[in-house]
Amino acid sequence: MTYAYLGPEGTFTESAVRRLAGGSVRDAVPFPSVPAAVESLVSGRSERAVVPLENSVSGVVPATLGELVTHAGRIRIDAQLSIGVSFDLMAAAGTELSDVRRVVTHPHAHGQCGRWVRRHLPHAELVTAASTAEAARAVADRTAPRDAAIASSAAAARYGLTVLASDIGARQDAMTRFVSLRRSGPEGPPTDRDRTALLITSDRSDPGVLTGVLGELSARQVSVTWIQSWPRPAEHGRYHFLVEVDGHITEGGLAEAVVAMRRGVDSLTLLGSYPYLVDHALVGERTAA
Ligand SMILES: O=C(O)C(=O)C[C@]1(C(=O)O)C=C[C@@H](O)C=C1
Repeated sequence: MTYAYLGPEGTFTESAVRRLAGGSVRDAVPFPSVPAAVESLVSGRSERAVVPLENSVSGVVPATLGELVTHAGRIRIDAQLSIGVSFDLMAAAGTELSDVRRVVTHPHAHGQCGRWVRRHLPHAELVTAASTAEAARAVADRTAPRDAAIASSAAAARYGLTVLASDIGARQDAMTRFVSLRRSGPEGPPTDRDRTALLITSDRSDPGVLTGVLGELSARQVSVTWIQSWPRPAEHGRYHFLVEVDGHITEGGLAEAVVAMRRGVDSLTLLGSYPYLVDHALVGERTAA
């Protein structure tokens, strides 16, 4: 199986690829952004794209939501994996904590480590990078003695940086959900832990369209696990809704609800029925061990 993922090597996304693929990664190719990884999938150069969807502290990853909306109908989620994330502060050998003037990382990692940085490096400039590993790579390349990156311990090892402080995130139980995407085609068979994602678009302005649609789910005992909205650029004030529910699309209650929901909206696109997997091992601790 060939995988495209948010790189470079050493991102949390790369850990997700390894865990999702087990031993079967033939080729895992890092890309500099979520859209670039998804483009590789859509154009047929990769069989899967693995990208972050949501962090339990910093929230949704907008780039991934945007790609799901843009490519709805062409791509499907084929697995979702939640993994524990743990962040270290790292710099070139010889840099002391008191030397650090700039802290570089992904916006979600800034969100999770902000309290620690404000307390220990209150005057540091905060610089964003496309991923945590990209921050580590940039700090290693520049060898600027006053720069530090926030990334996983795996990234510190990969880019030869020294860890100045470990596990600096606000919550030790922080988790990020990643999605594995494939091109559209028949859904895999049900497992005992499936979720289904639907994209709903409606131009009807009568009140209660969304409530009505969700009512079809609750009437059949289908639990909603996640709802997101995404603006429609050509229609100000109107939105797509991504609704994720428990269960597989072939299961009685959900299959019936979807038929009923279609009647109430202009378009309902299946974004996938997929196993939802949770791995509580902290990436940083695991790779350090
Ligand atoms: O930068 C990485 O290492 C990523 O895999 C991306 C990402 C994210 O998008 O939230 C994943 C987990 C962490 O919360 C920080 C960054």
